Amino acid sequence: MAFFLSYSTPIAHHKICTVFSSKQGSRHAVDQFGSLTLKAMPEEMALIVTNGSSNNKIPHVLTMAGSDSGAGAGIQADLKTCAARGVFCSTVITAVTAQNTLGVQDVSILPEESVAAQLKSVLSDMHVDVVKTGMLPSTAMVKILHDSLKQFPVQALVVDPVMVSTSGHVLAGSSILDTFRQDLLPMADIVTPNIKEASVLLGGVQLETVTDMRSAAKSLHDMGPRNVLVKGGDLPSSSDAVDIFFDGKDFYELRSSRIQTRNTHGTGCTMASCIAAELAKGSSMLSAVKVAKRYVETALEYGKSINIGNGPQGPLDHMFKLKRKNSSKLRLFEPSDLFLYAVTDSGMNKKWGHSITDAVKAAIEGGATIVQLREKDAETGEFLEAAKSCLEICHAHNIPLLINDRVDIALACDADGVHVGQSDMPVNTVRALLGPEKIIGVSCKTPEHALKAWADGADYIGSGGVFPTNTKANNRTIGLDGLKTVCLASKLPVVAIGGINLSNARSVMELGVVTLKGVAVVSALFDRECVAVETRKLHDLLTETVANVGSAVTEEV
Ligand SMILES: Cc1ncc(COP(=O)(O)OP(=O)(O)O)c(N)n1
Ligand SMILES: Cc1ncsc1CCOP(=O)(O)O
Ligand SMILES: [Mg+2]
Repeated sequence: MAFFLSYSTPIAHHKICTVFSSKQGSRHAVDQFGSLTLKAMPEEMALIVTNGSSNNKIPHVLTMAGSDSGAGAGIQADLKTCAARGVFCSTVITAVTAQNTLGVQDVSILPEESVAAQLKSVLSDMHVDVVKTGMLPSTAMVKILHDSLKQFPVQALVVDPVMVSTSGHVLAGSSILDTFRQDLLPMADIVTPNIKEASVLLGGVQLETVTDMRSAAKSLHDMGPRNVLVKGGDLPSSSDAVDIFFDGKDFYELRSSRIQTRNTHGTGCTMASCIAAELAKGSSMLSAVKVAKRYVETALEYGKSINIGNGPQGPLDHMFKLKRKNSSKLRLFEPSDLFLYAVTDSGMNKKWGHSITDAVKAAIEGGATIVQLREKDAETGEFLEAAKSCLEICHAHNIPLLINDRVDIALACDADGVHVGQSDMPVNTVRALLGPEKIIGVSCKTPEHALKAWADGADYIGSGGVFPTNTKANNRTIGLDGLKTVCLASKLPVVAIGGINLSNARSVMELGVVTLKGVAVVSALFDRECVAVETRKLHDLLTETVANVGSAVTEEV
C-alpha cells in the first residue's frame, strides 16, 4: 500500500494534509472531518500533522464545562491548569453552579443556543488544538459538541465524564447516561472517569480493586474511546493513588503517593485539563497522562494546607510555581537538558588543580546543559558545601544540578535532583523523599530497567557504558547496539554515558533514536587542563551532528 501526500494546508495552526489511499482509490479530506473521521479510517491510513510552532502559535485548549463559583473545579480549574502549563484556554460554559467548600447549592443550566454560540465563536476563529469537556448537563449539548467538532475539527477530544460532584451532587442525570455511552465516548480520544463514574457508566458494577479497574477500563474502551484512564484516587483498599491507563492494547498502572489533605476538590477537572494541555503542546497520550498525574500530585502537595472555607473540601494549588519560596528555583526539567551532561569527578579535579566550583563554572561556560556532582571520595560536610556553591553557579545560568547517589545531600542543599544506579536507593523511594518536582535519573542497561524506571517515576535514564571506560570500575560495556536497544524500549528520555569523547560522540548521536537526547561525560571534560575548551569542542560537535541527523529523527517524545 502506498500513500501520497497531495498538499498541505494550514487548518488551524496544524498543517493537516489530505491523504490518498491507493488501496481504496479514494481521497479522504482529513481537514474536513478531523479526528472524528480518523477513528473510522482503516489503520493503515496516514495522517500527517505537524505542529506549526514556527508561527509562534500558542497551544490552545477549549474547555466546555460548568462554572464553579468556589473556583476549585470546573471552568476555573481548567483555566488555572492551562495557565500553569503554559497553554491558552478558551471557555464554553454549560452551566453556572453555586458551590463552595461545603458542596453545591444551586445549578443553572445555560440555554443550548448559548452553548452552541459560544462553541461557534471560539472554534470558528481561534485555532483550537484540543477540546476538553467537563459538565455536559443535557443530551442536546453532546449533540451540539458533536456537530461543532465535525464542522471545526480539532487534534483531540478529552472527555471528563462529570456526573456527580465530589460532595455527592448529581451534575448529569441518569437520562443522559445513554448519550454519554452512545455518542460522547465514541468521539473521545481519552475518557477519564473516576471509580464512581466508571461504575455508573458500566451500569453499576462494583469497582473495589485494581483488577476491577482494569476490567472497567477494558469495558469502557469497548464503548469507543481511543484511550481510557480510570482514576483510583477513591479506591479504599490502596495506600497509593493508582490509576489505570488503557490504550486498547496495553494496560499501564500509574502510581503516586496519596497526599493526606482535605483540599481535593477539582482533581478530576485538573487532571483532564492538564492532559488536554499536554496534548495541545504535542505530547503523546501516555506522556500527557503521566505529566498530568505528576502535576495533580504536586498541586495537591502544595495545596494541602490551604485554608479556604469551612466545608470538608477545599481547592488544590494550581499555581504552585508562583509561590515557590526560593526564587532561584529552576524551571521544570526538559529532555533537551540532557544534551551535554557534565558529570564531575573529585579525583580528576584534584589532579589538574581545579576546585569543584571552577570546574563546574568552566563546564557551563563551554556549553554543558546539566551538571551532576559525582564526588565518590568526598566527606559529607565538604560535599554539602561544594553542592551549595555549585547550585548557586548552576542556577545563575539556569542549569539543573543533580547529585550522584546521595539523596541526603540533595535534600540538604535543595538540589534539582538525584542520579541513582540499579544498586542505589530505589527510584520510588527517592521520589517519595524528594517529592514530585525534583529530577530523578536512573542508570539502565536493559529494556527491563528502562521500563521499570518509567513505572517508578524517573524523569530520564542514563544508559551505558557505551564504550569502555576507566572512570567507573567493573562497569559492563553495552556498546552502541545495547544503547540503541535501551533507547528503543524507553518511554523516558535517555542520555548515553561511558567512554564518550570527541572521537566517538558523533557515532552515538548518529543512532538517531528519538529518545536519545544527549551524552553524559566525565573524563573527556574533567580529565583535561582546560575544561571550558574541551566542553565547547564537544558541544559544537554534538550540535553539528544533531543538525545533520535531525531530519532522520521523526517523532518527538
Ligand atoms: C547520567 C548518568 N548515567 C549513569 C550514571 C551511573 O550511575 P550509577 O550506575 O549509579 O554509577 P555511579 O555513577 O554511582 O558510579 C551516572 N552517574 N550518571
Ligand atoms: C559513571 C558511569 N556510569 C557508566 S559509565 C560511567 C563513567 C563515565 O565516565 P567517562 O565519561 O569518563 O567514561
Ligand atoms: Mg550510583
